Amino acid sequence: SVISQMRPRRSILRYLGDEIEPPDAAVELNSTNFDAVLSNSPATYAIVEFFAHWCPACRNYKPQYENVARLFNGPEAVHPGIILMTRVDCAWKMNTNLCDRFSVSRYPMLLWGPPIKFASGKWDPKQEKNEIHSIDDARTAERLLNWINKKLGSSFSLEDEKYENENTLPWNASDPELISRAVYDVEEATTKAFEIILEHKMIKLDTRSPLIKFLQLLVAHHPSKRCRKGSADILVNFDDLWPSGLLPTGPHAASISKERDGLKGFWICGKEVPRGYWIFCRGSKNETRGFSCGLWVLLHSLSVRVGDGESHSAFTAICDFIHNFFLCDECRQHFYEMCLSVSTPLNTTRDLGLWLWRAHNKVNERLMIEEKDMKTEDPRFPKTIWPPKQLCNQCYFAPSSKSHGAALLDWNEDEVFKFLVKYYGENLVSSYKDSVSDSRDGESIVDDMAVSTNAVAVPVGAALAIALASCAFGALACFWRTQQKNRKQRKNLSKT
Ligand SMILES: Cc1cc2nc3c(=O)[nH]c(=O)nc-3n(C[C@H](O)[C@H](O)[C@H](O)COP(=O)(O)OP(=O)(O)OC[C@H]3O[C@@H](n4cnc5c(N)ncnc54)[C@H](O)[C@@H]3O)c2cc1C
Repeated sequence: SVISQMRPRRSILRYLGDEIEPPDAAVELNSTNFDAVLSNSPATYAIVEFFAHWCPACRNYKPQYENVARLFNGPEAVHPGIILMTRVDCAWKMNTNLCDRFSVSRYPMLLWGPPIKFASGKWDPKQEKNEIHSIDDARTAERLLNWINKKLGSSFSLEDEKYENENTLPWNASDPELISRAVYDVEEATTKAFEIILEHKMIKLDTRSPLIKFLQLLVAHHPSKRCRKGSADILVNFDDLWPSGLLPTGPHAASISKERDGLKGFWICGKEVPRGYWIFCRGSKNETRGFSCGLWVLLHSLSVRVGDGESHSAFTAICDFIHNFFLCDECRQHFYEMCLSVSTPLNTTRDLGLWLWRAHNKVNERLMIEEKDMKTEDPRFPKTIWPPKQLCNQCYFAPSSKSHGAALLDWNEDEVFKFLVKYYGENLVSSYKDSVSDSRDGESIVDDMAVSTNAVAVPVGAALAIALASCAFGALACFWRTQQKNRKQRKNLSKT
């Protein structure tokens, strides 16, 4: 009861602003979330501090550790996506086995390594070959950061402020590694897009069908497995969440009931997303890049993943999604005009991939001038006709004197398409960590789709949506899987 009396006083003090404690930047983990958080992290490295809450030295060390963690963790991070800084309280009984797994012999004890190695691994000081290392000199924030700088060849400083030193960071547009981290931005953009749709109550009778079609495209071809699963989960429950009979029409959408206005436990790309920061799409100012960059990368990555037979329906799904759900008025109008100007069907993946690439370059071309005039460009990411030669030299035929605009450049479109397929296909997911442990219903949904014939078990609209998602986008895969499952069932039957 003494404790319960003290709590409110402390929170009042915090509330009054005398002692406002900022939230911890380091993420506290325990035995139940340790593996999932680390295996899902987009960061390249992780530090785990093992401590005990009763240990006075650990309490004194906390501000030092936090001083470094604020550089790398959370939405306000100065250098996000590089190091995930975490802590585990070994004094809690539930964490005993976890701390034993990492041979914790003193407090505080800091380990360094790739997040995935922590998630699946253990550490033993006697084991020679291990990608997890003990950080032996980290007694102050300066010393910990020195250790990190030596390890990474970096020059991070405790004085670094957000965006202040972006121009001095190494930046190499031809680095193929960069795109491999964009998959996390694609997850962020997908989640953000759906948050906006819900926030602005954009699901109405006339926008329902474009949304279902876009979700079908995501179920089959989103580059992130987490988002494929999350989209499938939403599709399966679409009729329950937004029954067509109860959806408002016209501009008075606000009358939609509060309960039905959220995803209620559905996470389109898993519980950890949105993370609150951008990696590939991070601008050098707060207001540049981010969501719209992530959305472009999502669209390109979808365009190279659809099969030839699906390309025109994917084109329509993309156009209708942008038209109905992208809240930037000018953007969606321009984009829709480009959609409407397509007079012959885009019959192949190549047609779709190249159309979207050309459309994006037309936007770049317009913005190159507009942003300069209005002084709204991101100085570190000026608009260019894309891809630049550093990224794809073979995309250009010969050195051309006609350098004013994409349409006039002498593109080798076969090479451009090859490049797009590699860049937004294989390269985009090359460092993706494929854990789906946070999906709502585990593994079952997508597997069930191909054989889901019981339309009574799911609402009719959702059953139709599932059938369309698995067959319209990925007809061959759907057919193959259905055959496989039927064959397996027949085999089992004949055995019994
Ligand atoms: C559908 C859509 C329409 C838009 N229309 C407008 C508009 O009309 N007016 C406006 O002010 N803003 C518009 N925007 C926003 C604008 O295009 C940029 O997204 C924003 O300015 C951020 O730019 P960025 O530097 O991050 O690069 P972005 O243009 O967002 O590009 C993201 C990444 O895609 C790659 N990329 C660039 N060009 C191409 C290409 N041709 N093909 C394939 N990949 C490429 C690059 O790696 C780049 O970093 C639109 C966005 C979208 C998604």
